[in-house]
Amino acid sequence: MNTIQAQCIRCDKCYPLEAPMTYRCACGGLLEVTRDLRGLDAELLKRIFAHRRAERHTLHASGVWRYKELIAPELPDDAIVHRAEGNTGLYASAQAARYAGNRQVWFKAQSENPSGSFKDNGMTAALSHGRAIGYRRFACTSTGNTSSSLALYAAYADCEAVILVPSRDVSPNKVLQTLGYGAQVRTFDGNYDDGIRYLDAHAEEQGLYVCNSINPMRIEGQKSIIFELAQDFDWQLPDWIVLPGGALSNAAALGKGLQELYALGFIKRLPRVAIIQAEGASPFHRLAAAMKDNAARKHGRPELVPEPKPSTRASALNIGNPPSWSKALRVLTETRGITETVSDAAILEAKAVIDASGIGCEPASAAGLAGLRQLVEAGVIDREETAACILTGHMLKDTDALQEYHLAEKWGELHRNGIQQADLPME
Ligand SMILES: Cc1ncc(COP(=O)(O)O)c(C=O)c1O
Ligand SMILES: N[C@@H](CCOP(=O)(O)O)C(=O)O
Repeated sequence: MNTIQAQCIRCDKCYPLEAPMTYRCACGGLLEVTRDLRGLDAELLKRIFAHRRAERHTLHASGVWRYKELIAPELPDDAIVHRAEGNTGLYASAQAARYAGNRQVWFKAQSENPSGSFKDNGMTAALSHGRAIGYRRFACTSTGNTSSSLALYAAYADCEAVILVPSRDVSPNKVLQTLGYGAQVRTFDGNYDDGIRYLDAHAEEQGLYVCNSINPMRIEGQKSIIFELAQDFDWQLPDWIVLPGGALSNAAALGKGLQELYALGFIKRLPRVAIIQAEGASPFHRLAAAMKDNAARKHGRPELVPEPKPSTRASALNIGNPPSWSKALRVLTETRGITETVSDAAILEAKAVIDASGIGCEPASAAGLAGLRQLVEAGVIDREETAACILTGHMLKDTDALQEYHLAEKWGELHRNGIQQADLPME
């Protein structure tokens, strides 16, 4: 296999992605896979992607590997661990459009992935790359979705998964899913940010290949979400792409994917990106707001100030020090993007709308629609503009949230979910 190269986004230094794997530059900057896309023929690739989309049961039936030329052409086909990930539904929702107040809202349901979240798009690429360069032990820290995804792919490839999960504020369903796939789960007193710090310091000595989003190969796989979305729309994306922001992997990945589609001529216009954070875990929104005020610019290079005690009911967003913030900042600049924060109450209300529209999602995913509604109300997004929201995780990922919303108040009132007392003649 030809070695894949990654470049520091801060100082441009290049690194080969070989064992022992490098995730950060010596200067502390994040790495990004760079390749020369010149010479690729967008029209020819469009025809190839259309053809592959119709295939079944092959590598190219995957909604990630259909785009292999743009993801990891160096990986031999037989080194790729895939589960037909991607190929998720795109749904227009009249309920969501009414709720948000704009003309048209679509949901891209990454919840339909094999492990039930968007992480699978990136995980197939990270795990396949790690295995191809000789690793058999894989690790991540997680609020539950990255862990479920890694556990699934590691099990499928007959490899070991070592998972660090905070002992509080994660959904039990996700931890059970991770255990179910046979991963070793180590809980710790702390949050996602502490887990990343631990892996930064100890992964190499333990021979672990890290599958969190600090790994540039995760991002390469994950950018396929925007490739598939663009193909769903016949290469003409809506005005806005709206996504929840936690570790900011999706912002980084989708932003990189958009840039590549634009540079190659697949799309003629870049949509704007809106990144929505939960109020209790919104360090990136604060940075973006400070940049708008110019306050951060005056003090030289912008730096994210971590939130020491992130706290939100949308447990997947419980992240105070998002590793990919500098990549996400670039995406805001490149797409005239914006950020917004939403309360937990707004997230749960929007989730109820998405659930009741027949699509469903976990709380974190609903931050997108909640944010869209606020931005339309504030006039930042025009009512005539269209939006695609990325639904990041499945409704059954957090059944406690369903229970709290629908059953917790007073079961006797049975009001929210419309359960009605009926005296049916039971024979
Ligand atoms: C369901 C879900 N939605 C949203 C997010 C946030 O995405 P990102 O970390 O890429 O910003 C996560 C976790 O990362 C998640 O698990
Ligand atoms: N919500 C995420 C947080 C981990 O983010 P990652 O992008 O670094 O893997 C999770 O599911 O764990």
